[in-house]
Amino acid sequence: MTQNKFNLDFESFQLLLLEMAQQRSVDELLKLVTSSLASTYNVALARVWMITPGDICNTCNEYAACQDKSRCLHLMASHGLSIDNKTTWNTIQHGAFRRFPMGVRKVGRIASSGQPGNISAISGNSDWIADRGWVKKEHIASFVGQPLIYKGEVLGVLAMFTRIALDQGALGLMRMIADHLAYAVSNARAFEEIKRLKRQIENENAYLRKEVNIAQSFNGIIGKSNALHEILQQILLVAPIDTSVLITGESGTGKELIAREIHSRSKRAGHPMIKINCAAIPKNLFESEFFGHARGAFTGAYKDREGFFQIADRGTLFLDEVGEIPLELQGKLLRVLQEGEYQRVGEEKVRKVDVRIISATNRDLGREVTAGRFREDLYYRVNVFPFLLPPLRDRKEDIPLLVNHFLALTSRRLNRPKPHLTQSEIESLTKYDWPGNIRELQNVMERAVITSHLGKLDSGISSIAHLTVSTTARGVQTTGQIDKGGILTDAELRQLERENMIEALRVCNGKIYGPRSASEKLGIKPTTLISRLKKMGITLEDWNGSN
Ligand SMILES: Nc1ncnc2c1ncn2[C@@H]1O[C@H](COP(=O)(O)OP(=O)(O)OP(=O)(O)O)[C@@H](O)[C@H]1O
Repeated sequence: MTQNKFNLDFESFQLLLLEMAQQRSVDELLKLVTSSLASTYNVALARVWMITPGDICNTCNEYAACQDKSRCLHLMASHGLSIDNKTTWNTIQHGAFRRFPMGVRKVGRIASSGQPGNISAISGNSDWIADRGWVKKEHIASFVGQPLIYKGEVLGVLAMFTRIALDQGALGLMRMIADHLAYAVSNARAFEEIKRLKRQIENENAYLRKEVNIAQSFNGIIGKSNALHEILQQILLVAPIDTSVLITGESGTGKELIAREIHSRSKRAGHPMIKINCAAIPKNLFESEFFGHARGAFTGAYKDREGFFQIADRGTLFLDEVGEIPLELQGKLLRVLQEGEYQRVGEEKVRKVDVRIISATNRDLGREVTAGRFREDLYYRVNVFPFLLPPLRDRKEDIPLLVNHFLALTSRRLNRPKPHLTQSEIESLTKYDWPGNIRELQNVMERAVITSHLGKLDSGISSIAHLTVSTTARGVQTTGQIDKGGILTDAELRQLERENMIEALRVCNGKIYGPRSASEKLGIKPTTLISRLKKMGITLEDWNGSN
């Protein structure tokens, strides 16, 4: 083997090109090239600089010389060994030459011109040498620098210092390596980009899957607003733990719906959730309703009676309008919540109970405490985990979804075609402030389905549009002033539902379960149909008779 030649034999050269083609990481690729060249006999140092945005301009040695701070040459790979075998030059982190401005010094000039820079007799070209001491000490005889060009664009510079003078053959080899390297770099970059996009898509998919899962698993709770999304997340958080929950929100914002969702996701789901409307209980009956009474405890107490607490044992008690509980009872309620014990009215015996409390209020319960109408200790007890449901006017992006949901739901229930709303109707509905919140929207959509059947579609909807305009014009909130045109009374609505069910039974010949049954036609569960038939007092004669 000749020692005065650049000794990259054909086999090693071929192997290097093959390995380069297989690399999918730019870093690994550049390391492969510089380490292979540096391990070749007579090569002192091999380096690659790539053009990327300027990063360390403030501390860069070449700051003053740099014209274009938006980009420069970054040292990306370096391999070399000193002549005494004691020092390697494999780091890219430090050193005076880790950045070159475009057009500055030999590496910068190669990059800006796109032309190779070969100095085979280095001593006669002293202006090309930055560190003469190093060149002398390391017996450097030649420098070769090749631009890395891909599709006409200079990507960087491959350079090599050798301890022998380079001949044309060696320069030709370097040219081929550089060309091949430029292609391999662009391939590796494409692979890295694909990998990055794949990772990004995977992350996005994981995120969307999570969102879809949440949306699907909350299929009765409609909406896409951030506010609702946060509430759904909180439900997931609080449902499995047994803490008391206080849901605050205006009437019709979905407090009961949220309470039911929390219960159904809790470990108590196999037991009942008992809803108590505290506003509907006469003051003198609270205690007996809550805790039950013994026979003879008061006039009219003809037999023992269990209270809501007992019925809800191991389940959940939903205290709707919790602020309405009289002060006298609040202390007793606190005792059950703290100790899990209570007594029936007119009975000494202390009973144990295990109940989770979910309360709801449309008042500011904190203010009720300040006003002395609600016990502070009870407040803290029921308000361990607060939910604040925003009114519908503060989450308007949910309105179109809710409109669509209730139209579909009611059309299915009444077996009517789903009315189509125009864009401007949907816009009007979205502009409207919905003082009655989701319940009001639900009612208006039910009416829209019915009036559409009566050939008077959109009378309810247009009145909302009208209402929106008049509300805005007057700058005040108008509640429930929808005109009567096309709107059914509650009794008319029930009658229509009744007729619809009878019609479904008649068409299906009284079949309630399975394919082509009335429940299938109505889009409800057979058990729901049976309970509605019972509730409405619909019998066999009704649908037979109407035949
Ligand atoms: N996000 C929602 N998606 C679908 N339906 C909803 C949603 N929120 C509420 N609803 C429906 O709106 C109606 C009113 O909701 P709910 O009874 O839970 O309100 P509330 O705040 O408890 O009212 P109130 O304070 O008057 O008792 C119900 O029929 C409920 O199913």
